[in-house]
Amino acid sequence: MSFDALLWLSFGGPEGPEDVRPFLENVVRGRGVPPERLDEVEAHYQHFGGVSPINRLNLEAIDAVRAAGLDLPVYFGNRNWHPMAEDTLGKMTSDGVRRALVFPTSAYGGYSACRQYDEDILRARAAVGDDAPELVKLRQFFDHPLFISSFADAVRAAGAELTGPYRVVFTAHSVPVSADKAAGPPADGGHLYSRQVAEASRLVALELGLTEYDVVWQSRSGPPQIPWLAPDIVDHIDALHADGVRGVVVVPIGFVSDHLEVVWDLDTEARERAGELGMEFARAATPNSDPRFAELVVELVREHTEGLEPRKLSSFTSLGCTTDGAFCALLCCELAKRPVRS
Ligand SMILES: CC1=C(CCC(=O)O)c2cc3nc(cc4[nH]c(cc5[nH]c(cc1n2)c(C)c5CCC(=O)O)c(CCC(=O)O)c4C)C(CCC(=O)O)=C3C
Ligand SMILES: [Fe+2]
Repeated sequence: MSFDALLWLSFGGPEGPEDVRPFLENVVRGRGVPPERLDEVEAHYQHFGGVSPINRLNLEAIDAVRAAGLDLPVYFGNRNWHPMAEDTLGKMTSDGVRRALVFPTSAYGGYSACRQYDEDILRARAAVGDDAPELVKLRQFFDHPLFISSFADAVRAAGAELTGPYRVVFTAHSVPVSADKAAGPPADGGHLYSRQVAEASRLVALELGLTEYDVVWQSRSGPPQIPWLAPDIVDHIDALHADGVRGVVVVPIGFVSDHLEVVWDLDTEARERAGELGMEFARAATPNSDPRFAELVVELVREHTEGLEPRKLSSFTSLGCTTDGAFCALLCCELAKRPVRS
């Protein structure tokens, strides 16, 4: 069966100082994030004039995908900020789209990185009603050779900025330990998100011939008493320094673009900590700005429409390909009871 369009589905980010609070309220609705944490994160956004680079970066990536020869019209919609996925889907419907592929801007499984994009699809289709197009989401791509080689080259380039030896440290967005445990089909033993992050990091390290590297976490949210994946990147820089390491290359393997969690948590906080300790610091670029990322998207589309063999560097399953927001497998990435705030 053929498709009429591609929906580029992302997180969204504020475009000015007044957008920041309502954007954050959208992100954390019903998730038990304490107001103190929200104030802190609001300050990070306001530090950059209330503008996240994420929307601009998505539009640039979409232009690159068009230039790479995708023969479908591309639409852009977000979970948390304008253009909202439901508004975009309304436009697609009135343009006559009946069946669309969806590219989610996340390479991994897990609730936040995969299942929540299915929930966005469910919400958008419900908002549009009976005429909503069928939406088929593309698979997870954490071990795609174009994703891995893009990061490997970015690590080489970042390393070349430093004068001495350095440690390579991969980082991804932390999630609650309970969410990671629930990631993937229950029969597979859970922890799909952290296992895929570890695997992508291993594949990049392998391409670089590295024997030593670390995988750590960043951007922890939620109440302090709830355990999240650790160690945090900033604490880890302290630990490396105590071990005598004098240079670090930080690799945001968990993200596809240099959005605010990268430019604040890594380029600002982690870099500052390394500076205080007298360590050399460089941060590897994310794939968004690399032409291989556009190629990757075009390839995922062709893989699906032409039934090509998936290109994968690991034997891990790549789930996430769903129709109309269905679960990948029974209870895949279903969160245990979450603390709910009204
Ligand atoms: C796994 C994961 C990814 C990677 C997968 C993917 O890329 O989709 C990701 C991406 C992103 N996270 C982002 C921003 C935020 N995430 C938050 C909060 C949270 N993230 C979580 C997880 C993830 N998040 C979780 C478990 C929470 C707790 C609340 C909840 O359970 O939902 C909050 C609330 C404030 C706070 O940090 O407490 C903000 C502002 C931005 C946009 C940056 C920009 O604006 O440029 C992006 C791309
Ligand atoms: Fe997040």
